[in-house]
Amino acid sequence: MAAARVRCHSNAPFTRLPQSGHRNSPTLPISPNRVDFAALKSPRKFLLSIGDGSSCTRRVSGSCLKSTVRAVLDEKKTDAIRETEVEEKRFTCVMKFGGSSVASAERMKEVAELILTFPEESPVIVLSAMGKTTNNLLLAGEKAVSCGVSNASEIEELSIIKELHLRTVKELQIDPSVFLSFLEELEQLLKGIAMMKELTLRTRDYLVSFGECLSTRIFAAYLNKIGVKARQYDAFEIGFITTDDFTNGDILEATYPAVAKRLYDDWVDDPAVPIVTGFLGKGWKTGAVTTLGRGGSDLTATTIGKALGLQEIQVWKDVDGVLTCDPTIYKRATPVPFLTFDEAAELAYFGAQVLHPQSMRPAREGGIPVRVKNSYNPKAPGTIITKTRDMTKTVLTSIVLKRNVTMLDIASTRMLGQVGFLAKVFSIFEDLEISVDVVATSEVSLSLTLDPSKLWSRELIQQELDHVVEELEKIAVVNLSKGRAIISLIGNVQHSSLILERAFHVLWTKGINVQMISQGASKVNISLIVNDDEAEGCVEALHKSFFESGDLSELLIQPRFGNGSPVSALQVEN
Ligand SMILES: Nc1ncnc2c1ncn2[C@@H]1O[C@H](COP(=O)(O)OP(=O)(O)O)[C@@H](O)[C@H]1O
Ligand SMILES: N[C@@H](CC(=O)OP(=O)(O)O)C(=O)O
Repeated sequence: MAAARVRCHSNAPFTRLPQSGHRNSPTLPISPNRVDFAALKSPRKFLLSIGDGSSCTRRVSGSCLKSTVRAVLDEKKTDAIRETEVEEKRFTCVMKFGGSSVASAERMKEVAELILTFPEESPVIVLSAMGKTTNNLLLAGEKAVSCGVSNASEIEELSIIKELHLRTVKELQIDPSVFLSFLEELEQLLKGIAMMKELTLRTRDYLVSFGECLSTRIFAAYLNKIGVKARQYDAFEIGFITTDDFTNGDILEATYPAVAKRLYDDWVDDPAVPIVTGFLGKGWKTGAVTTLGRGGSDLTATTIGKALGLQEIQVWKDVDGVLTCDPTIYKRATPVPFLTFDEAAELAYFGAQVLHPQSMRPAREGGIPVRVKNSYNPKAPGTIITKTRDMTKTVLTSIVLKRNVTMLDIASTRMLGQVGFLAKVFSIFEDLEISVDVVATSEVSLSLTLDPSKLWSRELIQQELDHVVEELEKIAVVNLSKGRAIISLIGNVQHSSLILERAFHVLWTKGINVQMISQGASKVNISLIVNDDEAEGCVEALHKSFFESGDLSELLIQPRFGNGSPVSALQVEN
């Protein structure tokens, strides 16, 4: 028998088609009898090149390799065979692109180019819906409830969605047929909502899923068109299993092995860049489409990162990383180069829209760094989020604002020493499934804020609040104040005295009364409650003082009191 040759081979999907799937790398003469079959892992794929120039690809496990090579030799009646191992190139990273990154055909082209600038990477791509599509779908659904079946086709937001996607498909010059059927289905769904005159949370999730289902199909078709082999996936079809909490599904553990198996098996079978819908899952009991909460594509990306044990998770946004505050509140916000998972989670939970509140969990569990980058400005270094970082010189990292918060002051009707008072109060919140954000307690009274995102619609807010107060008044005197805001100071709480000293000086200078203060157990967050209408001014003043008036870390080695007291040196710009 003639010698077979093993050729080292890289099958990176970034190599543009029409490459036949392999490069002409040097060949090593080797007899099939001398292949170390035991060392081969199952299943692998080999390209068998026959001496006459033809070739065939077979997926074989290590143990079948020998017989497959022999069978090919017999079949082809040739003794000149070269066996090329298709190298198992593992996925290296996940890249998530948010709605603003894929808002138009132009943006999709730029994202494709951006992906191609990393030829050394084998990424899994996660996409959100295009631009404002999710909001438009929700608005369309709400209008459908009351517009009547005959008017459902005329809903303005439906026209906006159709127009955007059809224009994008046209500009990218891809076949529109598959998208047309999706848009028709969407119209049918809106008619169904109009007929039923109701939009349940389950239907709402199904409705918004059209956004990600469309964007990923369009982008995958475009990549294939430009010669980058890509495969579209609906997350709810590949193992993203969630609780059945529609609009706010929680990823279940079974997701990780299922997603890893599906993506990896397909890759081994036929390598192609996976393009996965962000934000979506499948309820484990109902089997219906669920969503992971607004901004949930970040969580899709970190879940895939953990499932595949990737080297890095990248989330591409429209800002130069996580910034010192929301740039829409104060435009002189600057990027924060390093964050810990704890800081990022706290920042997200307390309202920084830049990251989904739950998204850090899989990354932290998998110990996978998360990089936040700007798709409009890829050269900017962005923010890298890791388990630990050098905090010795860190005082404050970022200032976060959460608006529209309701505050409750609850004082026990009994005087001192009432055992179990706090437990009773919290059991009421548990029974009513209302989430509490910030708490400050004493033995017989407490103040707390309620998470506004848990109170879905206007009508429900009032009903739920009335119910809470009614229940609490059985054991306490309750004072409810609406229109509050939480300002969270994310940083190194080891230096809490310095942070508080400075923050209170700033707020005192502005004549602001802080209504409640709480230092989180996470050791990275101090929260202050102020009136909503004063909050933006507070963030701006705090930002100027903490980030624009010299290096705060220098104060860490100065004497705290006497002539050198940092307070005496503070300046607040108004
Ligand atoms: N601390 C912060 N740093 C950066 N961006 C922030 C911050 N707080 C709020 N944002 C807002 O988050 C937006 C980016 O998040 P998002 O819109 O969810 O991105 P995408 O849709 O691209 O995933 C920014 O445009 C910015 O307005
Ligand atoms: N499209 C969904 C999910 C998402 O993550 O979007 P984005 O990445 O644009 O925040 C939303 O608007 O909530």
